[in-house]
Amino acid sequence: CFYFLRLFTEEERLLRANDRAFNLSQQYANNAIKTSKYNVFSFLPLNLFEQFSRLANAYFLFLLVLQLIPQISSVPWFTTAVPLAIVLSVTAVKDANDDINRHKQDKLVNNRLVKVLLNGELREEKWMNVQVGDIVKLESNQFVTADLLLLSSSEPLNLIYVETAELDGVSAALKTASHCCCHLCFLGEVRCEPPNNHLDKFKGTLTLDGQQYGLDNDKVVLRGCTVRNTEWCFGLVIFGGPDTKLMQNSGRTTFKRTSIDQLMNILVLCIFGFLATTCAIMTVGHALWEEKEGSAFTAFLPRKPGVDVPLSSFYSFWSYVIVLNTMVPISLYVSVEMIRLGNSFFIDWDRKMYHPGKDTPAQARTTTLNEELGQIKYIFSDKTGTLTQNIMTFNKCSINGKNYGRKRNLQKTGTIVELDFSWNQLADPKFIFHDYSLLETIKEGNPEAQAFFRLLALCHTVMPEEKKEGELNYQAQSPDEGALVTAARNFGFVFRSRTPETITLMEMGKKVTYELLAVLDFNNTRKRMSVIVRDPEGKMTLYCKGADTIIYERLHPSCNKLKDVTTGHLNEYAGDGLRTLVLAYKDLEESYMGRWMERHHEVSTAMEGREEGLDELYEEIEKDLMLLGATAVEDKLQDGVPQTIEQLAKADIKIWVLTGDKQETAENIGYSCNMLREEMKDIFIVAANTADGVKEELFTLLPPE
Ligand SMILES: Nc1ncnc2c1ncn2[C@@H]1O[C@H](COP(=O)(O)OP(=O)(O)OP(=O)(O)O)[C@@H](O)[C@H]1O
Ligand SMILES: [Mg+2]
Repeated sequence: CFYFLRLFTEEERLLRANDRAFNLSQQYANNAIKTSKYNVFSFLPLNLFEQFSRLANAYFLFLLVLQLIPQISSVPWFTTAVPLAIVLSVTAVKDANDDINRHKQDKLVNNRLVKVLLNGELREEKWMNVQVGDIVKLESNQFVTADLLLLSSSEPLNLIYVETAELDGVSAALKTASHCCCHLCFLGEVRCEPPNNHLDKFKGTLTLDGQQYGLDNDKVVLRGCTVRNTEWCFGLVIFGGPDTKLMQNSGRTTFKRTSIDQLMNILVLCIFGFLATTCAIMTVGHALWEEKEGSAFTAFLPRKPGVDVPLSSFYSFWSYVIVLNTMVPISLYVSVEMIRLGNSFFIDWDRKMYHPGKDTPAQARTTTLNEELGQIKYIFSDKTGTLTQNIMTFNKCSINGKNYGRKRNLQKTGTIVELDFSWNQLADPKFIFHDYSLLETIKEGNPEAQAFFRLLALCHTVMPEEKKEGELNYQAQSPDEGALVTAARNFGFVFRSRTPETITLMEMGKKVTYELLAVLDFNNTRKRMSVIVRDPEGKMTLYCKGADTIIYERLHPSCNKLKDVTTGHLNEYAGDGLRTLVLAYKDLEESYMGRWMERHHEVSTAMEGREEGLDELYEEIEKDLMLLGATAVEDKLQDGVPQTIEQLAKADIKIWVLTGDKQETAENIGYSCNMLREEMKDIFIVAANTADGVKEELFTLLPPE
């Protein structure tokens, strides 16, 4: 109780690294978690209470009590007690089994080991003994113990790769450790927000040697992530166990009532009503009969002393309740449970729901799954990674008005020949492309084609990994970018390494290091990303890639002709259901850039209005761009998607798919996966950007009733 009180009153969290005494005095939750509902002692009372909250069980308990009163009991008590006991114990066994599994799971997690820095030395500790304010060491492929503030890592620039699939479905993210923590026995003090469930927000400050440093979401890793490709890293525990964002999001497992449950409850209530009415009629009959005829019986069936007509009618009402109890079907609930259990086994056994690739069968975690599935009217789905495989391949491109990527490399035999990239030692052997003319254009030294691939090699957030000389591996947060950077790599513009200030490329075998002046990052409102770089000759360029609609608005008027040609190509790509991006660049002047960088620095260190300020600055520099071309990336549909959607459509389930793709691409994918069909003539577009606007547009499109 004390703990919960704290939770509600905690307004700010204050903790000190390496100071257990202080942190313990703050009474923060430690890192043990508990998802189980019962323990040995609480099982019986809690479970019985839960079971008797069900109407039917409560009714039979009431009946049992009635049967124990000798005056009204018309049948022996065990006729109700035995079935009730059976029903209760079957359910109790099932609940106990579920809870034992949860206990096992909790124990497994709580007993995982992690290295903790205690009194200056590393010691293995169980997860549950980790406290807020401890410093832990994580290694590659380890689960993140708690919500941690990253302090340092083995990788250059203190970078850490984490896989966040369990939290948000995104496969990989990149985090940076705070640069200020050079030794681990430091006594920093962290002040931050209280526990909450926002996965993408974190705000706090670190005070170290009298200096304050701002902390944000980039510097924390959350429980539920996995460390990848990072030999080791150290983190300071900020939230533990129930306070972690993962647990704050999971909420209590609530008992879900399906509509069949509700229907059954209504039916049972009706039966009760009927029962009460019947008993009332019988009671009235009894009273009349006793009044008239009863006196005749008193000779050989004498009334007990003190029992007159009203009292005996009252008794007989309850006796009838007992006699007629079979009207309320106790087995109704049991048989429904049995059917549900059977149905859930059918789901588990369904061969059509088995995925041989990953050896995963369907698994019904709750017995009510089948009836819940039967009530689905709408499905909301993500496109990339759900309908499609999220495996992107660079398919086509348009450079300076020329279209590359068609499979026209036909030899006499009629087979399509793949390009040979063996001249490029750093090429990715898995990359496949068919159009020979693109390679020729590049080798001829065509400046646009070179700029095109230079852009792809520079403008992204991919991290390279070179464990052995020449064996490059890319870590991409977005698979689109991975595909584009790999394409540039194979066509001779190899992205080799990056530091916060530089990017190094191998351009046609020559090492070139660009100074990275600014990264104008991507987000889904900007729909574009840019980098500003200075090449070894000192020339400054902004490279920008993004959605066609967005880039087109920001092009220099001199590109109009090229724009028309490129639009043609873009339409062709979108017609094939390919994901497109438009690429553009702009040369920058030294004097202008100097001023811009100053303002950029000012805005990005400001405490308030940072985002608006940056948006404005970005908007100002990302204009009058020169068009370079467009890329088309293919993301194939997953197996069986069209068939599944067709079946769902037959069941009259409405499907919504979310995507950020270009409209034509999205429509085409809609057709190829049977979401949209030829007979659907009235496809309409809702273009509003606000909730009210969308509502209004939808209402105008509704057919009149
Ligand atoms: N890394 C990137 N750099 C520049 N522009 C991008 C990048 N990723 C996407 N875009 C552009 O921004 C638009 C919106 O992308 P966003 O990632 O928000 O969509 P999404 O919701 O992820 O959709 P989907 O699930 O289909 O990928 C895309 O159509 C694309 O044109
Ligand atoms: Mg995306």
